[in-house]
Amino acid sequence: MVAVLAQRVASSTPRRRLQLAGLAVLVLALLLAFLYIRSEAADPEVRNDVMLSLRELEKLDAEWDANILRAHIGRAPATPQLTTQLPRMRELVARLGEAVPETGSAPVGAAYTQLREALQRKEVLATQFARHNPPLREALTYLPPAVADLKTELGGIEGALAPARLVVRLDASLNALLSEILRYNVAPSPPLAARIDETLGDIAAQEIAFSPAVVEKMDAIIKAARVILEKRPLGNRLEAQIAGAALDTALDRLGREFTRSFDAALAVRERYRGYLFAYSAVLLMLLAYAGMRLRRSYRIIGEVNHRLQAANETLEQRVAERTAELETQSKQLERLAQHDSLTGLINYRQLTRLLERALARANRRDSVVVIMFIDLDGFKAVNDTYGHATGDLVLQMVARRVQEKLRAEDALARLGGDEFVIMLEEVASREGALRVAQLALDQIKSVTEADGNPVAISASIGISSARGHEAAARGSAALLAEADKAMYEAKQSGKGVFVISPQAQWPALPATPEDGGHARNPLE
Ligand SMILES: Nc1nc2c(ncn2[C@@H]2O[C@H](COP(=O)(O)OP(=O)(O)OP(=O)(O)O)[C@@H](O)[C@H]2O)c(=O)[nH]1
Repeated sequence: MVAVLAQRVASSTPRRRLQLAGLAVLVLALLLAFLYIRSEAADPEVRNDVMLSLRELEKLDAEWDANILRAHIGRAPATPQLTTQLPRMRELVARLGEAVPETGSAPVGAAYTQLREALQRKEVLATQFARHNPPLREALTYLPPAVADLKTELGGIEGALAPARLVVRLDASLNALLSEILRYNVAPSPPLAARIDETLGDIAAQEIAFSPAVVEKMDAIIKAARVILEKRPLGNRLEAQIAGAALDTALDRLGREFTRSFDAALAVRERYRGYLFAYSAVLLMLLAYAGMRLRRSYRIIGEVNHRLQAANETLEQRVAERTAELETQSKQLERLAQHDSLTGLINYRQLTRLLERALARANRRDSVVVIMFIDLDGFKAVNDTYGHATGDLVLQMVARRVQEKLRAEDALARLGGDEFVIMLEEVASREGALRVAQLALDQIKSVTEADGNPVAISASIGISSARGHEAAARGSAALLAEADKAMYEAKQSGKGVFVISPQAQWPALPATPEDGGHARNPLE
């Protein structure tokens, strides 16, 4: 079951997993709260309060019974205390009633109902008893001294005046009455009542023999005895009913039920405390497990981060290396795109680009740009005689030697084969430019040996030039075509010379003698 649950959790989405975790925490918290509440159970103060109330009720009930007993035997005060305990008893019973729902026990509820009903019953009976008891008490307290008093009187002058036989008989009747009344008071019964009635009749029959004062006393005694005769049975009945109300029994029962309920609640509380302890231990283990998992996760995350960082650094390094490589390759490609691989000179494409810029500058500054188209003479023979490699070497030597004689801002390009182009900017004079052409011729002719082989080459050079806005208007292609055409004429005229294009333009002012017409040319 747990394995299936764990599998389901593992295969669920992170959001679902979060929901399940929240639900689990909620269930655990609810269970904890439930166990905590059950382990609290009843408040011990309630138990103490109940027990104190019960003890006080028992005490008050005993006092009440004692007062009833005192009233029964005629020892009670003139106003007997037969209902004085009631207000406090009602209060205590009400307080017990408040504790009943807290126990949640049906037997406690039933015992409490029984107590309340017993108290009500006893209250009604005690009230009747209180109303009924005073004349009885009065008769009971009156009779014995009255009989004694009469007997004393009979022993005196009254006894001497009356016939002795009657005096003795009255004395005996009085003795019998007192004895019978006392017995009747304890245990009234119809035969005893009949006998007392007889005795009273006997006493009354003797009244004629005595003085009016004695007769009055005899009447009073007879009246008191009759009150006792009449009231005693009802009083005893009421007392029996009061005892039958069984308030003490109800109190006992309620005390037992309360104790049983509290003990049961205590046992439940102890049981749930045990559960709570065990559950807390399980929770602690869960927490420890979760903590371990969390620590493990953090460690794994740390390791992954570390590896990622290392991989990132490696990647960055590789990217940097690759970028540098690409930059180098790109520069090489750019160089290849702009340069001739054999001689290292710029190629046709780069030449035209530089020429366009030079023409634009010439337009702005009204300066002169010169193009010299060079085609080697006799180069094919080198190739044919010594091979292509030697021809290459010758081309490289030509390039280097001519380049050495040019200014940094001048350009030398190889167009392909044995064709080269010189571009001069800011040319100050025609003569200066021609001297550059002558120098180039001389440099080329100076290549007389290559790879240990004798070489005889020269060059035909066609020269074109343009000035100012005219230069920009004609453009690079026209300038190159004019120079090419002039070179062709140089070839036609016998090679080894330079020819100036008829369209060539030169600086407006003649060059000063100091600068020789090509003031900024290092070749001068
Ligand atoms: N070694 C070498 N030879 C090349 C290269 N490019 C072209 N050539 C050769 O250069 C020669 C050029 O021919 P030409 O200009 O007719 O030869 P030339 O002897 O100078 O003749 P003219 O120009 O008429 O004076 C050809 O034989 C091409 O094969 C190269 O890169 N290296």
